[in-house]
Amino acid sequence: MNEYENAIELRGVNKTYKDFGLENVSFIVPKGCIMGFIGQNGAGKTTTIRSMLNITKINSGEISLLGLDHVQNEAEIKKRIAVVFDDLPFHDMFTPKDIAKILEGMYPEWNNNVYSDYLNRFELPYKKKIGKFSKGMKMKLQIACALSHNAELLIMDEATAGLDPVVRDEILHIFMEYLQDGERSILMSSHITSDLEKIADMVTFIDKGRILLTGYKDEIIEQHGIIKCGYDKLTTIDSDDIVSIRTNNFGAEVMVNNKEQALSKYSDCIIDPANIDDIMLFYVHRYDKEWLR
Ligand SMILES: Nc1ncnc2c1ncn2[C@@H]1O[C@H](COP(=O)(O)OP(=O)(O)OP(=O)(O)O)[C@@H](O)[C@H]1O
Repeated sequence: MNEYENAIELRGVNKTYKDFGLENVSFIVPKGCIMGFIGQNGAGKTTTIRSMLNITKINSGEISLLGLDHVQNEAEIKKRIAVVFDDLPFHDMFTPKDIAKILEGMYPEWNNNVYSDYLNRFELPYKKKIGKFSKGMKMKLQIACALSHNAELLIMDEATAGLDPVVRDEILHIFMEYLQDGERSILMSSHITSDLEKIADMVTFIDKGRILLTGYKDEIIEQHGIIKCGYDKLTTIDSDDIVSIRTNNFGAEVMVNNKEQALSKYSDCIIDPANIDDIMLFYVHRYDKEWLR
């Protein structure tokens, strides 16, 4: 098997639809990392994921998965990765048992023992038609399939969206277990930022087809802060230091992306920490920065 440093690499990816486009999308997922891929509805998460899998043909740019070109090595890549979309790609008449037979033929490393362990763990019946499964059961079944062929990379599009908080928590725990040897990697799109805040090592924010931020989660959180101040103070803050501003009756909240510097430059202001949700909201809405001009 080939050596590789990054499980996923996208460089300058462009894809144009009539009313939407991915513009110069670039980011990497180093081997061993969980990347949270965050964006609002319609931001371009699924289009990016479909492009990686060559389901959507890109107009330009480069994509490699497991160090291999995503078009030239598509067949090999697909044996070594697992993908979970938000709907089950099997006919309603099939049972988990039928699905195991199909996947056994597709994946060289399929393991029936691992699969039945996950079915037990998720309390999924082996012989019930999946048409009778709830949305959460279908999602758990997809995850069981994804984890049962020793995939080096899991790509998941809103995989935890249909699950209740208890099951979500259990699944996040299973993902962390799955990554323990440092040889496997996960890209997980979600708008449930609390899930990503819990488990992601890295985050990538996408909005309107463009990457706003990508990097290690802790560094991104550390770099950002929210200055709380009155309107009088607001005009003294350098516009270059500001990501965006949210105003209210009492004053303003100003997101800065160099908290360390802001702490010394605006030492008379309170600077609160920002979480992933705050960062996404301030970047996406770009609240009122024009207000200063
Ligand atoms: N085949 C297509 N033809 C034309 N436009 C498309 C096609 N597929 C997706 N789009 C458009 O691309 C945009 C981004 O959609 P995408 O599904 O990638 O967003 P998303 O971030 O995954 O959103 P969500 O969180 O709602 O799933 C949308 O405006 C959508 O209408």
